[in-house]
Amino acid sequence: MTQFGKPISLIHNFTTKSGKAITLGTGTGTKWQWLKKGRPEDEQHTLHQDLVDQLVLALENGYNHIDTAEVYTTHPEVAAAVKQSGIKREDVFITTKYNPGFRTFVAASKSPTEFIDIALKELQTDYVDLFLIHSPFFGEVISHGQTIESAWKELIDAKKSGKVREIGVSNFAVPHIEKAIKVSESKEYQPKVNQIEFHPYLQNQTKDILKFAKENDILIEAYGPLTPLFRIKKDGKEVDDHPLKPVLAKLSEKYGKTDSQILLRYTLQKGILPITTSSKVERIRQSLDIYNFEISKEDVEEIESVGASYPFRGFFDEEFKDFD
Ligand SMILES: NC(=O)C1=CN([C@@H]2O[C@H](COP(=O)(O)OP(=O)(O)OC[C@H]3O[C@@H](n4cnc5c(N)ncnc54)[C@H](OP(=O)(O)O)[C@@H]3O)[C@@H](O)[C@H]2O)C=CC1
Ligand SMILES: O=C1Nc2ccccc2C1=O
Repeated sequence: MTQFGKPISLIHNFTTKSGKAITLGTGTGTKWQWLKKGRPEDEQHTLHQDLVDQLVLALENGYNHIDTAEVYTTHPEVAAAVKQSGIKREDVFITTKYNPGFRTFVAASKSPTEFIDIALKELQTDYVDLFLIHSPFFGEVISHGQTIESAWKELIDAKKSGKVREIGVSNFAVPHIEKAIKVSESKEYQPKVNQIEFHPYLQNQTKDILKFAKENDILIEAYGPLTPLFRIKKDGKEVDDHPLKPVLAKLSEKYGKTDSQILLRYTLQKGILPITTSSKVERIRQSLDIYNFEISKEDVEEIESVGASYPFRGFFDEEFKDFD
């Protein structure tokens, strides 16, 4: 199957330690992080069994890529799920993220170096596959005076030590990535991934970010890829009649796929790796069943032009207010 001539499997060359190409990622943030934080203090450290079960379901149904983060407090669930699934650690790709400290979140570890040691213990492993800085929004106090440059140097050290296999960033705009690149001693130590919000209603989280990523061999991972299906709000109110709805309905019918499969396949065809999640086995299976069809160039163009007519940002709207 091709992406207009290029095999879709070649949009990235990330593999598990055992050498298997990684699938879409399954997330442990969004609703899970709030559920955990909403618990009484004495229960906050007990496992969220629903999440463990959901991750096991995802692993059993073909996912080999799990996304977690310091702020989600979901490392223990990830560890339990990998163990319970019986799948070997080296066959699973685990991403975690250092919290630089910003409005919505709990205090960060003192430094990425301190964080990675805590993460390895909580994840019950001696390496993570991908280590990201969660955002460029460093709260001076919360993140103990760290900057993009100081944090990036520590990610480089973590890679050199073998505690992490690859390093990257999340929610970074071009000027932020340039700061990390500036303190990278060689291409090997530059950001390899930028995980950002991406869907037809937000085709560039920040100015020129897709173009820059392509030029610098940075894989874009998309969080919120299904946003048009359920997250659209205007003036604080949920909106159900946005312009992509009829387009997705038409394309679902044409390709014999669900609207979520159309959105995930569209994301892949843009050369972007989706991070998605579902608690429902049918949806988990459907989300991986997107390699046996191709959305035509004209239909991709329609998704994009209709999407661009209705800009919507689901995450970090405050922080990105001053960006164009
Ligand atoms: N780096 C960052 O700053 C961020 C990272 N993330 C990461 O990305 C992960 C995924 O993000 P998220 O926004 O949840 O991803 P998605 O856009 O894929 O949304 C997932 C949600 O969609 C629902 N869903 C799945 N299929 C359908 C369908 N066919 N119709 C309607 N709803 C559907 C699921 O509900 P159900 O269970 O009912 O199927 C689930 O709640 C997070 O868990 C986190 O790991 C997320 C946000 C920010
Ligand atoms: O998973 C996430 N859900 C979020 C909601 C708001 C800001 C960041 C995030 C995440 O990383």
